[in-house]
Parts: sequence; C-alpha cells; structure tokens
Amino acid sequence: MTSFSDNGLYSEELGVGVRAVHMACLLCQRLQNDLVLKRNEHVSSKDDNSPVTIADWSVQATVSWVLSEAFGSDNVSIVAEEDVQVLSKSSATGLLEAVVKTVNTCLAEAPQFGLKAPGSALGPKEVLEAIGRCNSTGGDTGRFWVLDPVDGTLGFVRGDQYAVALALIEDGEVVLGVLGCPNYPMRKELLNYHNGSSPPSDTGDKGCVMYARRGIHRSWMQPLLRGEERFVWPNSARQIQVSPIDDPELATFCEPVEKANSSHSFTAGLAHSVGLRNKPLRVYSMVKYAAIARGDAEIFMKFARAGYKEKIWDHAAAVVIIEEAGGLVTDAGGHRLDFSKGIYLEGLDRGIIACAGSKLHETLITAVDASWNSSSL
Ligand SMILES: Nc1ncnc2c1ncn2[C@@H]1O[C@H](COP(=O)(O)OS(=O)(=O)O)[C@@H](OP(=O)(O)O)[C@H]1O
Ligand SMILES: [Mg+2]
Repeated sequence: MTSFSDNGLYSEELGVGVRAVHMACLLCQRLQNDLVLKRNEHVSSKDDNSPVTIADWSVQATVSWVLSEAFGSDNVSIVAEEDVQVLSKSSATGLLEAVVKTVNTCLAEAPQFGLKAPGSALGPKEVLEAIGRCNSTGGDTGRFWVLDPVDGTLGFVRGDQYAVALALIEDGEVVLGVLGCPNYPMRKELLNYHNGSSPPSDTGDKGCVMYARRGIHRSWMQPLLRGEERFVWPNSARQIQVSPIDDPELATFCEPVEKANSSHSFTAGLAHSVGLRNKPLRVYSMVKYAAIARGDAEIFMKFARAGYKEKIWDHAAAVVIIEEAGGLVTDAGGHRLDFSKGIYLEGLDRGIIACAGSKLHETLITAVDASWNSSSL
C-alpha cells in the first residue's frame, strides 16, 4: 500500500482513517441536506429519525468496509455505537435498502480519496456483515478502532452541528483520533451563531476533519472536499492549536445544548465562581471538543446526571486531538479518561473537563471540589 502521510508510527492507519471519515462526512452532508430541504418544503415525514438512522448505519458500514479492505477483516476490530440486530429484522427491509444504496453511493467515491472502490456494488448481506463486524467490546490489550458514526443525533436532525468520530486504541491508550465535523466551518466566526441566532446556512466554507497521532505534539485540520475535488494528502491540512487565553474573564466555555445531558445550573455556578464572563457556547456533539482543539473556546464541561455512564466513542477521538494540540482532558478529579475498561469510561469522577491550558484546568477542578457537595448532582 502507498504511504499516506509519512513513515511514522500509525501513518497508514491515519491515512486510511482520515479518508474514511471524509467520505462519511460527505455521506452525512447529503442526507442532512435532504432532511432540511424536505422540512423547508413542508414535506411531512412519518419518521423524522430515519435520515439519521440511515446515516448511522451507512457510516458504520462504510468505515468498517474501508478499514477491512485496507488492513484485512481479520486484523480489524471495531467498537461502534450501532448494533446490527435491528437492521437485520424483516421489518427493516426498507431501511436496509436505503442503507445499501447510501453505502454504495459513498463507496463508489473511494477513488476520489485514493482508496479502492468495491469491484461491484455491495449487497445487503455484505453491508450487514460490515456493520456486524463492529462487535468489539474494547478492553486493555491489543488494538481496536472506536467509531461514533453520527455523534450529536439531535444536532443532525435539527440541521445543526454533529460529528463523525473515529479513534484507534492500543493497549488502552488512544493513539489516533479523527474527528469529522461536516457543519463546522474552517473559520471561527461562524460557530458563534449559537448564542441566539440560527444555525449556519450554506456558507461555502462548510466542514472540516481534524486528526492527531499520539506523541507528535501536533494536531491538524483539513477542509472537506467539494464537488469533483480529489483528495491529495495532506489535503490543505493546517496545524491547529488550543487557545493561549488563560484568564477566566476572557475565556469561553462550551457545553451540551440539552440540560438532560449536562447540568446547566451546575456549570453556571462553576462559571460564576471562577469568574467566567462570556455566555456558554452550547453546541451539539463533539464539535465542542473540536472548538477547544482549534482555539475557538477554552473550556468544555459536561456533568451528566448521576448514574449515566459515558461511552468511549463519545470522547476517544477528541481526547488525543486536544492533547496533541496542547490542551488537557480529564474527569473532574483531574484524572485522564480511562479507555481500557470496555465500552464505558469506568471510574469517571463526576464529570468531564477539557481545557486549553493547565491554569484554567486547575482553577476549574478546585471550583468543582468547592461546590460539589452543595450541588444536587
Ligand atoms: N442522559 C445523558 N447524559 C449525558 N450524555 C448522554 C445522555 N444520553 C445520551 N448521552 C450521550 O451524549 C451524547 C450527546 O452529547 P452532546 O454533547 O452532543 O449533547 S447535546 O445534544 O448537545 O445536548 C450522545 O451522543 P449521540 O447519541 O451520538 O448523539 C450520547 O452518547
Ligand atoms: Mg455520540
């Protein structure tokens, strides 16, 4: 196989992973555009979730097929969000047909990305096989990929931000991360819409893919391809870095849009106690982490309700991208997230805090300790 980026460790995996995520982003963009278009034309859909459901399964099948083709299906182990059972039922025939069509349209574009397309279109059996191959449960030894095919389901359905997240974990450590953000423009200004205005319309500058390899101390961002463009490594990649801001008065924090996913009242109390003045940037999906990695915001906080167990696919890709871009991601006790215990982040202390620098991070960890006992979390 041709060398994709350089001769360093995991360069082949990075080259294939980045390409697979680019392809998945374009697949998702098309499905989301259809969804938004239909809604604007008041075409009623019996099931508003179906485009995101199709996207979920199609991305999983596509990424699984591309990785297996590149490295051999016996060598590829994948932990992914979607389970093949539902799609295999006879009641899901229509859904499966739509997934097969979407996957084949996407895989036919593989040569544009320097990858091999299937010799002939995949049938339902092959698509189900590709999805079903993502049945790893992770762990602390060996190598496995982690995929969130469409992170930020609500954002996708609402025509807003969402992400495609792929990571490679070896012996419990995230060694590669690729984060596709199909609606996150290369330029910063366009994310600020969320504090009151509407989501971005087609700006012509839509979509980026970020990636990093452990130990390189650099993270990168590429624009999504448009039209007939061909992907030639490094595809106009530019290095990204976390923000230099370490003064809480100037810092911006991100958090989930939905209160059900993270307590807005707890983070508002923390923000007040450490002197954060800017309004929170509420954004769907791992695009929040992406904003920290490229310096659009300084802090990400997530405090889920007691008993909720965070899944590794919601964090893995972003952690290595932020760390290699100069930032930190820990639980609220200041410990690095543990990806070695299966599909959950077992032992997570209270919540997640990602910061551009250690000064802001220490300030927040101390503030959590001070206010935790009086919180209702
Ligand atoms: N109750 C609860 N608490 C905390 N977290 C939860 C909860 N339920 C789900 N999830 C996971 O959170 C993912 C969505 O997080 P977001 O940050 O995108 O949330 S938000 O939509 O902006 O509110 C979401 O990812 P996706 O399912 O991929 O969208 C879930 O993995
Ligand atoms: Mg998710």
